Amino acid sequence: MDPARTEPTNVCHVVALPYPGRGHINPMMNLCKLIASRLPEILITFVVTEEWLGFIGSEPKPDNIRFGTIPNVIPSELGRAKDFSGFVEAVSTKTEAPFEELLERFEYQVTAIVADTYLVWVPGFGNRRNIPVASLWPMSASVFSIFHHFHLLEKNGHFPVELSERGHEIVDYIPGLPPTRLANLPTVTSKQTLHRVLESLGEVSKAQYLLFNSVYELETQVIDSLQAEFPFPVYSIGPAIPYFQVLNQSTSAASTTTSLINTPNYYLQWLDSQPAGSVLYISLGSFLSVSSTQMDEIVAGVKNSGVRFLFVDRGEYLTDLFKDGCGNDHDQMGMVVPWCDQLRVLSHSSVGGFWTHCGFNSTLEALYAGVPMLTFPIFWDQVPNSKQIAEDWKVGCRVKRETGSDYLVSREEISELVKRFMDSDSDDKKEMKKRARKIQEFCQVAISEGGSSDTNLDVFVQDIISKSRSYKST
Ligand SMILES: O=c1ccn([C@@H]2O[C@H](COP(=O)(O)OP(=O)(O)O[C@H]3O[C@H](CO)[C@@H](O)[C@H](O)[C@H]3O)[C@@H](O)[C@H]2O)c(=O)[nH]1
Repeated sequence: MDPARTEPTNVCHVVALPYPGRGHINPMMNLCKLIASRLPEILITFVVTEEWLGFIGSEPKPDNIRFGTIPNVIPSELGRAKDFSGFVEAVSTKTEAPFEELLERFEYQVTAIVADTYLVWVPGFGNRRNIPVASLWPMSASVFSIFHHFHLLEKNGHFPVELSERGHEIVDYIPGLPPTRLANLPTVTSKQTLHRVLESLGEVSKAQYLLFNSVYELETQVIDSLQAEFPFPVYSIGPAIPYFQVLNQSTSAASTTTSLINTPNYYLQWLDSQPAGSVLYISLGSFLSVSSTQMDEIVAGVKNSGVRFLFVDRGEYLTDLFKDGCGNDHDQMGMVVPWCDQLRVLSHSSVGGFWTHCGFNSTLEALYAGVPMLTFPIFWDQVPNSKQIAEDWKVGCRVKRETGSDYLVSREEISELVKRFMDSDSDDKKEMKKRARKIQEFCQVAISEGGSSDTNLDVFVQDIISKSRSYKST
């Protein structure tokens, strides 16, 4: 059954197609929840692989969002970071056919597709099927602009370059972007991946909307300049983070038992018993890691600093790295968890800083929570995100003085930096905290009634509804 030829119905049926990675699935699901809450009669089919359904199938979601699955035609999420370019390649080439088969089985005609920009084939597919496509870019608008204008880097002899020699050179010709050192542009580790990403951005011109998981007030010039280039609406709708789920900032009552590990949300209870602003939250996102030598330095540096910490170890570093002076009891200086409810942690009053790899979701979550950041980018967009955090928004400082994965930051440097960064009496920290509150306000205003993201979402949703009505009248 060809959906383009299906009998029109008035069901507004949106299909969401995230790129299969936590940093992409989370903002897509949050966007869907925001749309669903504005339009209870909408039906959203959220399409993931069977493996990803296993990861997220039991997470709470409204009834009008349902899952659709395609078989596991791509490499497993577990170990994805080991062959990043192979993974990107498989997603680009192997997901269209099973999606097309799935589409044939849908009960309702598809009103619109919201797809991650990385899914290169979707805009062309939408055009062939006469289905409007909204391309969701889950990174910053600035990073979109850099890739969108990548030809300018080549034209100016700024790609490819040896960053160790020319990283200090300034790029001042990307529309909307403030002058930026070459070393602060996204790191490109694979030409094949770069090629795929540039190809995906090239396909955006075939879409009907471009959605940014960003806040207009944070990237005004770059968003305006992109809107001037595209003939269709460019909407910033961020931060698409689960702010609607963070109702209570602390747990109901701290446990009186000494061992918290078997208590639900035990880490929140531990946070409840820590002094305000005293805890450094440390997480490197959902799939990337640093070398074990670097991690040894981080662990030793943080412990030697004497600062309280909550560390997310997804399993690869082994928690016994922290075994002395750290555990799961109220009186311990630190706690190691395999995963946590990150936004809830960042919104907790005991958290005074975030050591982050600068994934864009983590960045947005920290901005929304008003938490200053210690930036430790690993690759790709995390490098320019770190620059925005430290230099443009001035809500954090860098751990690394130099870029490049080979550069090792020593335990002594880390210990000193962490101590200084977490000193709430220092002028630097006070200033950073003030700036963080200001940015937090921008984010909160953007999502509140009549704010930029709230208004953009309303307009986008109204447009989708009118498309489903126009199907009916044709
Ligand atoms: O214990 C944890 C750790 C992480 N998270 C969540 O996991 C997500 C991680 O996303 P992000 O911070 O963006 O990191 P990555 O998973 O590394 O994200 C990938 O996708 C992002 C968006 O495209 C890019 O900005 C990154 O560079 C890329 O690595 C966030 O929503 C976090 O809240 C948790 O909920 N609990």
